[in-house]
Amino acid sequence: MIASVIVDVPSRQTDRPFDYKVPAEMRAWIETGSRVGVPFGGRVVQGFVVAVSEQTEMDPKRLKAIAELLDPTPPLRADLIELAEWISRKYVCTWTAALQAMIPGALKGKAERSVRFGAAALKALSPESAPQMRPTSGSLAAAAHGTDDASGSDVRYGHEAAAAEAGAGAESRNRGTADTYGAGVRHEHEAAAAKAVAGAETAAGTIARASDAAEPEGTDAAEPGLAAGSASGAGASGASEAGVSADMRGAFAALPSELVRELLRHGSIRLAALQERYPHAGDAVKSALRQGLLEEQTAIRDRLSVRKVLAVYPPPDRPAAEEALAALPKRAGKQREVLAFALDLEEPLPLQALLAETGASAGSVRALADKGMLDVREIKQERDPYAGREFVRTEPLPLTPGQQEVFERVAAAVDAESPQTFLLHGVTGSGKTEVYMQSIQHCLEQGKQAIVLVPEISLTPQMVERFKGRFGDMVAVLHSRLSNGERYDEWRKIRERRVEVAIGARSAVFAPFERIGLIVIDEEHESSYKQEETPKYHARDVAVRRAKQHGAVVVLGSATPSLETYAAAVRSAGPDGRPASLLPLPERVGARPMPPVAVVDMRQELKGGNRSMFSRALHEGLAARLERGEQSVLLLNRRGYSTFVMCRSCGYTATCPHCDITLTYHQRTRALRCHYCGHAEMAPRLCPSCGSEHIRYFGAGTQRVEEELAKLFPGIRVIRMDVDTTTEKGSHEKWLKLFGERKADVLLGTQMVAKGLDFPYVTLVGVIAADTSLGLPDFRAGERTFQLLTQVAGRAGRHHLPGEVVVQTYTPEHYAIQTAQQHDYETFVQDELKHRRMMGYPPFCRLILVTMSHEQLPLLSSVSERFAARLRELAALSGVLGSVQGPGQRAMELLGPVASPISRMKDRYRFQCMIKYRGNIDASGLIREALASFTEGAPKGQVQFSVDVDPHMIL
Ligand SMILES: Nc1ncnc2c1ncn2[C@@H]1O[C@H](COP(=O)(O)OP(=O)(O)OP(=O)(O)O)[C@@H](O)[C@H]1O
Ligand SMILES: [Zn+2]
Ligand SMILES: [Zn+2]
Repeated sequence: MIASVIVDVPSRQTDRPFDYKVPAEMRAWIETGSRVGVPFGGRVVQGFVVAVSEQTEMDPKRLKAIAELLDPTPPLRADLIELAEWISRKYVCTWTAALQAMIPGALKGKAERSVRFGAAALKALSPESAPQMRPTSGSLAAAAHGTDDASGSDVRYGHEAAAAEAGAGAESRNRGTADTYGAGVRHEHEAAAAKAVAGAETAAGTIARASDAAEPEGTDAAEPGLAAGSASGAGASGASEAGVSADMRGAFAALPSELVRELLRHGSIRLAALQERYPHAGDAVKSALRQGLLEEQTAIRDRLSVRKVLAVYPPPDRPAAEEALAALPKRAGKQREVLAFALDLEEPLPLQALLAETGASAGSVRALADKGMLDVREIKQERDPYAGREFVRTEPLPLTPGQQEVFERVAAAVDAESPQTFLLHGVTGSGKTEVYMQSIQHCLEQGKQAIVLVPEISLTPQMVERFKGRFGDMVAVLHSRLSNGERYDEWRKIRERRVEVAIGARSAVFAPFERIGLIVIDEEHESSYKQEETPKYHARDVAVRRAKQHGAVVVLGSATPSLETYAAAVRSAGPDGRPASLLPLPERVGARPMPPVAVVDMRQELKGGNRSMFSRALHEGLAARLERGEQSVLLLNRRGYSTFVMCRSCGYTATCPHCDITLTYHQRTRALRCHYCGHAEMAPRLCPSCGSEHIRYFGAGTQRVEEELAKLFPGIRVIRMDVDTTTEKGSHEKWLKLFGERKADVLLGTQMVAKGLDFPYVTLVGVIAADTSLGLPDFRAGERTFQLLTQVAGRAGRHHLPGEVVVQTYTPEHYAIQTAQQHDYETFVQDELKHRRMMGYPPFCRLILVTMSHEQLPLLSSVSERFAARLRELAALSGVLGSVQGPGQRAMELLGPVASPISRMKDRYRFQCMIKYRGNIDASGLIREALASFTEGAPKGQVQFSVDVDPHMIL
């Protein structure tokens, strides 16, 4: 059997499957998706099996064998392996980069060095073992010896496996899998291993006692059955003391006995742990290594183990324990209580829980354990980040007619099992979440699983609460603030089918479910769905692809869909001419009105003598809320903060004459630059439009707003949510809970206060400065501003109390602000589309950004010119080179190379090319082809290329 493996070496040159032999005893275990350790370039590296077959194009004799299997159950599934390949093609990254993005951090193995008993030592442990103990495969000895071409299943635990097998009388097949796994396999042989260890410990003494006459080369190294004689328990006395030299004996005596015991029990110990726990044993270990008593090995280790906690076990010997209890002196009251409690235990109880129940101190437990009356050991424990949290159970609400229609269409599509993507375009407060939940319910009833993606889940605790409330333990939550271990536990719940719903940020799209029926992407327009690091995928596009694999439905929900999504949905005209995939929810639940939006021109405020950051309207609004005991949300839009120049008198901002993009201010050179085409000019001292001196960087911090509020409204209770106040884990939840309990009058914050909040007493929403996001050097600036204003406005008046919104701006005439004021998405889209068509931006074409970097400017400049020329040449050969705004269905053009907006980073200069294309063109493929001639055989210190397909940030 041959396995094709993608090795975890992130380079384009090795970005293809390599074939390996599958050792006989691994055959039943290896499948597509298995994680293995393989010899590669003189090391053992981690890899994923992407295919298995009986054939190879290589010379089978020259193939190396897989060194180890890392998980009893493959962490990935065949569909994810295929999806990773698709990602690597579309986003021009390596296959391994895509695979790595799919597994939790805890599984990202690192090659690690560890030590264990060497072959000679093992021989000494089981010399001339009984022939009936011979393992069937004959390979375990080789595995135990860790030879490079070992066909053993598990190099690390070879010794343990051998011992265990021998202990079990060679009757049970076991894998000797890493004990870092909670899975059942290790379980099976644990008992056997324990038996073996007991025997081996006795046998270990024989090394120490071994006579000087010992001959290390006495027996054939490959002779199987090592450890068998001794480990079987009966063997200790029968063990011959041959095979041990005096040096080895000395080396053994020098090892700390704790370490010996640990090695016998676990097979090996990581170098890092060894150094930490036995800091003084360095010389002893080194000499043991020299003597061959110990040997080093390289293996892939998982970054973390299943969390272990101390637990109290029911007393193994009940009558003895009862006797001991009776014998305990009266004054040892707490000890008596603990022991009595332990006698009632059916299963191990975490120590913490026992202490909490009995009120005893750890000292009392310790005293009992020391006397041998209590058994305290480590057990594996699952971390549940939501443990101890009560979620109010909710029942499905009767749907409004609008919701019902949407639900029925989604449910029918789920039943049809043919992949389909819907855009659920529902205004804020229209009850989208309820529709998601009932659609998921339907999906579960069909025996299928569902994934819910939310932007930055830690920012949307209310969403998690609602799903936990409806689906309880059926939900796994995967968010960025979980520790590696917590996320791993949640992920295992999915892998092991203990949950049916996964809710999380973008990477939850890779939740390893078997049968997906529905993928919901809430607030689909959010830019956090685009990953900014390699692989630079967009979760929306990946979701659509994954749904195709599963015959599943994708529901993209938003009050302000991205233009790309909206344009695609509108194009999908059904038989009646209505867009087939557009599901509108144009009204709020209960026909509550959208809140009126007042747009305040801050230029007028300045003219009128108001230099405060609050307009009179906002000031009055806040005062009225305080009086009535209602609440306000204040948004300080900090995106693009202080990077652009604006005139406070007339609202002028500097834009590029060629690109219609706001110019970015570079403090060092005092220049204004265009990120797209490289245009540069000096920053003006006076406003070119009105001559005013009030031209300056834009922005104010939340802290300043908070101070100002305290000054204007003494005693006002403000909750400030920004990066400074929310770094602590769980802090969002804490602030929002306080606000929900009406313990504050104002919730002040950055973007994070705009999303998904549903508080009945919020009746005023204020936007301190709407323009900051308009000033971004980004063709999506208008779209982002419209989205943000609409979202935050949607927080007001969602329940019985009517709401009101005040938007402060220096450019009230901007169409994004005008249309947001009217809650008029349609008009905004028409205006924005006109603009995009004129400038040649998405959705009229697609973009790919190629960034190149190097320490030397001249080299970078010439390489990037050559790259651009090569790509143009390839485009011309395919007959697609031309302006995307010109005639014809297919066109591809290339802008640049120009210096990147951040022109130097970590001492490397950066250049970029912007590729625009339209029509059915494999642009990613052309770029990959162009790149091939630059990376192959390039010398060290080569120019680095980074490709961003459908970029969201042009930096
Ligand atoms: N069918 C229904 N009957 C009664 N109340 C409902 C119904 N559907 C939703 N609601 C309530 O209406 C409010 C708004 O609904 P929800 O939060 O689901 O809207 P949304 O469209 O997801 O909002 P947003 O996009 O603004 O976050 C919630 O308090 C919700 O409980
Ligand atoms: Zn001006
Ligand atoms: Zn420009």
